[in-house]
Amino acid sequence: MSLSPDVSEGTCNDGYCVYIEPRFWGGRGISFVTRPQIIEKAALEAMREHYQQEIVDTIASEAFEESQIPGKGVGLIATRFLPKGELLVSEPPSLMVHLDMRDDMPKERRLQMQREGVNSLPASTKWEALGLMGHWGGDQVEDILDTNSFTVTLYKALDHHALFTQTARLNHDCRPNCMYTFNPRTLTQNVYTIQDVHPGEELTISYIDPSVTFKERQEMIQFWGFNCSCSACTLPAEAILASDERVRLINQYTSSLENWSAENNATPEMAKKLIELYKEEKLFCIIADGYKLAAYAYNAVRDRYNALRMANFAINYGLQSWRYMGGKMIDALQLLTSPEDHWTWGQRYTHAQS
Ligand SMILES: C[S@@+](CC[C@H](N)C(=O)[O-])C[C@H]1O[C@@H](n2cnc3c(N)ncnc32)[C@H](O)[C@@H]1O
Repeated sequence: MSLSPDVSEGTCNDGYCVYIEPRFWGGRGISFVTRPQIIEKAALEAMREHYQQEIVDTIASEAFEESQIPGKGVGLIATRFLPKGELLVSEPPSLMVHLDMRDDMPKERRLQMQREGVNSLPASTKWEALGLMGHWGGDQVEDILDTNSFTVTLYKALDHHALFTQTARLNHDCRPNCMYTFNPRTLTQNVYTIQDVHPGEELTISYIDPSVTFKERQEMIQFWGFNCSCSACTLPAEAILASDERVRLINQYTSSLENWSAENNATPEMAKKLIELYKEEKLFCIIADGYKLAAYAYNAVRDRYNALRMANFAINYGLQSWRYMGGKMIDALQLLTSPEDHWTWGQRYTHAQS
């Protein structure tokens, strides 16, 4: 394979190789442990684009600082008022590791290649990565990956672990105030606030799908190996019951609003309640889904004005969320551009409404 002059190939085993580009992103460097064809098809172009580029410090570091958070280790605290939609971090991964390696090769060989990937990074990036928290013990690089990495799509759905050294310091909250998106074309992850954040508040993201009950969330978070001490999971028992009921209703209304069969009687009123529930539950990280359904529900009864309002909110919230990258965003934009041409127009319109 012809690599760019600065990408070097390290050890290869069982169809996977270590690749290092030390000049990527103004000298931060990047390492891959992946399949050769993925480097060729998905990563080389992004690496070339950022190869000689002078990268200004895109981390709005005056906006937050690291601090010890009781029961959670290090976390990030806002140092000034951060309005909804503020870009906090825009960073590339230091290390990307193909997930299939866990099945495709003996563990010790994989661990050795992962260590080679980190050790080949420029010194400051390497020490930044090795300074991250490890939660499980055992091999240091594997532990850091398992504690901090994001599962991202580089070539095919959810195919790599990616280690972002700034984003890794964000603790989990089931009702987070930040969201992130990963762009495989530019190899960057952006983190945005999804609600106004005041100085002294902790910045958080959700590591799990938060639209489930307290008990289900505890089970999911066990995958990450800790007991969640977030704002929603430390509420008094009665408040947790009330929250679970709101979550149950959100899921019930969502299924109903997503059902387009003739006998279904979902209404804009239901969509309005859905949005209220998202707000009461502080589920701003997924409220875009609610606004999209509300836009559909209004459009379905030819209430053009409210359909446009809701689609606008869906896009506004969706811009900060990986869930809205691609199809969902395009669909909401189509509705916003021309409600009458959208597939939902008049779908639930009856003569009684005329
Ligand atoms: C990606 S790291 C986050 C940054 C980390 N606190 C540090 O010191 O670098 C994930 C680890 O942080 C801790 N953590 C994150 N969110 C937490 C939460 N809601 N409750 C308790 N511990 C949490 C857990 O130890 C978890 O394994």
